[in-house]
Amino acid sequence: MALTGDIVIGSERLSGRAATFRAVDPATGAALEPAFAFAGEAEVARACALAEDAFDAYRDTTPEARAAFLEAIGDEIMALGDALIERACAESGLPRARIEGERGRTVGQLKLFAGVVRAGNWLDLRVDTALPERKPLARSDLRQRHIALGPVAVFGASNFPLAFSVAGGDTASALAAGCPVVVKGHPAHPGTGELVGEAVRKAVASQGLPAGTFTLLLGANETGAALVRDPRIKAVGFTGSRGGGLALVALAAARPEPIPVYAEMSSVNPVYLMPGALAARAEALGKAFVGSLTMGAGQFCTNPGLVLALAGPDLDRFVGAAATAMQDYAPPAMLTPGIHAAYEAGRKALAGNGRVRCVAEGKVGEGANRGTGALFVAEAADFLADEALSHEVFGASSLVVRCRDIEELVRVTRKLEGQLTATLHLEPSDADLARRLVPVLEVKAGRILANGWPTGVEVSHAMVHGGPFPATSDGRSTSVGSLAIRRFLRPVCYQDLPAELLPEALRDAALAGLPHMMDGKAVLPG
Ligand SMILES: NC(=O)c1ccc[n+]([C@@H]2O[C@H](COP(=O)([O-])OP(=O)(O)OC[C@H]3O[C@@H](n4cnc5c(N)ncnc54)[C@H](O)[C@@H]3O)[C@@H](O)[C@H]2O)c1
Ligand SMILES: O=CCCC(=O)C(=O)O
Repeated sequence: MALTGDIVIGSERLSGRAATFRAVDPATGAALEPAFAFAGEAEVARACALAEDAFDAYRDTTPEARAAFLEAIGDEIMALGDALIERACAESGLPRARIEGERGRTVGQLKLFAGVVRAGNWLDLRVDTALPERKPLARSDLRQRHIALGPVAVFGASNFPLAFSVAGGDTASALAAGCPVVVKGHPAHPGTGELVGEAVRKAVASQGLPAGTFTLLLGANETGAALVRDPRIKAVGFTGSRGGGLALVALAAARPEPIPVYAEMSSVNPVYLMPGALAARAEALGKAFVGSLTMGAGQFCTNPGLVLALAGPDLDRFVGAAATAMQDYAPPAMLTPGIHAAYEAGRKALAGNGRVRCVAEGKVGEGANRGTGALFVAEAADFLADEALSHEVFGASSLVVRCRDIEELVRVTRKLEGQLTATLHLEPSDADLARRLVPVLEVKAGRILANGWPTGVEVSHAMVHGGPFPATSDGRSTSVGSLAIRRFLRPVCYQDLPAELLPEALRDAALAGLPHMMDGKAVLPG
C-alpha cells in the first residue's frame, strides 16, 4: 500500500489537501516522504458527525459481529506485512524485533477484546426479580446492563507506535465497548498510522459497519483540542506527557458537558531493593536493573526511574554493578527530537543538582537524538528536601536513593506521587519489611511486582496499567488488559420494562446463556 498523506474521514478520502508535515527518521534526522495533511476544525467536526451517526448502529452490533470486527482489524494489520514493520522502524528508530513484537502485542490485544466481547462478562448483567408481595414496599423487576458511552477520542502515544497508537489498547477497548473511535495520530509516526488506519478502515468495510465507526486524523495540538471539545465525543484515551494529559483533562472539564479523560502520563516506578535480596544478589540486580532502565532507550512509561534501598555495603555492590553496566550502554536514537531534548534537559538538571551525585554515564551516542544514559545517587534526606528529584525523566536515567533505616524508607515512600508500578526485590528474610511496604505501595501504585522489572506489561485479564495521579488522570482505570473496556461503558437500569422493550441480553431467554447476577447470586451460563 502506497502512503498518500491524505486525510480520510470515515471512508471519505480528501485528496489534494495542503500536505506540509513529514515524518523524520530519528536515527538520521532525514525527512521521510510523503508529506501529510493536517486535519482542521472542519475535518474534526466531520469525523465526529460520522462517529455520532455510526454510534447507535455500532453499539447495537451483536457480540459476535463486534468480536469478528476486532479480529478482522488484527488480520488486516498482519496483511500489511513488511511495509508496516519497515515504516514503523524508520519513523521510530526502534529495531525490527521490537516492532515485530509490538505488532504481535497489538494484534493479540484485539483478539483479547474479541474474546471479552464474546464472553459477555463486560455487560455485568444483573437482575433483581420483582417482589410484589414484599411489605411494606413491593419491589419492582430491576435489570441492569452496561452500554457504550459514545464516540471516543484516542490520542496515539509516541513511544509505542503500534500497541498504544492507532489500533492500540485504547482503540481496541473502546471499539470492544461499542464506541466509535476518532484517533488523533501521533505526529512522530504518521506513515505507520496511515497504514494501520487503512487496515482498520478495511475491517470496517469488510464487516459491513458504518464508515464513521473509525477515523484517523493527523494534526498538531489544535486538532486534538478541537477533538476533545467536540460535543459528540464522550470520552478520551491518552498516553503521553503529564502536561499534554492535563491539558486535555482541562479542556474536557471546561466543556458544557464535561467528559472523562483517561490519560496515562507519568511515573518513576520505584524499585525497592530489600536487604536480603541485596545481600544475596546485589551484582545481578545491578546488571538486570540497567537492562530494564535502558529498554527502548528508557522510553517506557514503566521505566524504573527510582531505586530505594537501605544504605550499606550491599547497596554499594548494587550501585557498582549498575554503574559498570551503565558505562557499557550505547544509546540508540530516541523517538523524536523533542523527546530527546526533554530527556537531555532532565538528565542535565539531575547532574547539576547539588543534592545528587552522578556515579556513571553511558557512552555518548554517535548520531542524532542519542540520549546518554546516567545513574545518580542521593541521600533520602536530600531526596525528601527537593520535590524535583521525584519527577519522571523520560529516558535512560535513574536515581538511587540511600535510606538510613526502614522508617526513612517508609517516609520516602509515603511522599511519592501516584505510580504505575512499584517493584520489590526480596528474599524470604525480607518478609517483615515487605509486609510494612505493600499496604503503602498499593495505595500509591497500579501494579506491585516482586522480583521482576516493571518494563514489559502483560496484556491479560488481571493486568493493571494505571495508578493514582499523576500516573493517570483516573486511578480507577487501566489502559492495558481486559478491564480497560470499563472506561468506555456506563450502567443502565431497566425497571419493570415489558420483555419486548428490554435489551436482548436482559431477556430471560438470553440471560440463560450469559453470565449474570440473579438476586445477588452469580449465575454462569450452561
Ligand atoms: N508516561 C508515558 O507513558 C509517556 C509516554 C510518552 C511520552 N511521555 C512524555 O511526554 C513527552 C513528550 O512525548 P509525546 O510527544 O509522546 O507526548 P505529548 O504529550 O507531547 O503528545 C502526545 C499527543 O498528545 C497531543 N497533545 C499534547 N499536548 C497537547 C495539548 N496541550 N493539546 C492538545 N493535544 C496535545 C500531541 O499532539 C500528541 O498527539 C516525553 O518527553 C515524555 O516525557 C510520557
Ligand atoms: O510506555 C508505556 C507502556 C509500557 C509498556 O507497555 C511495557 O512496559 O510493556
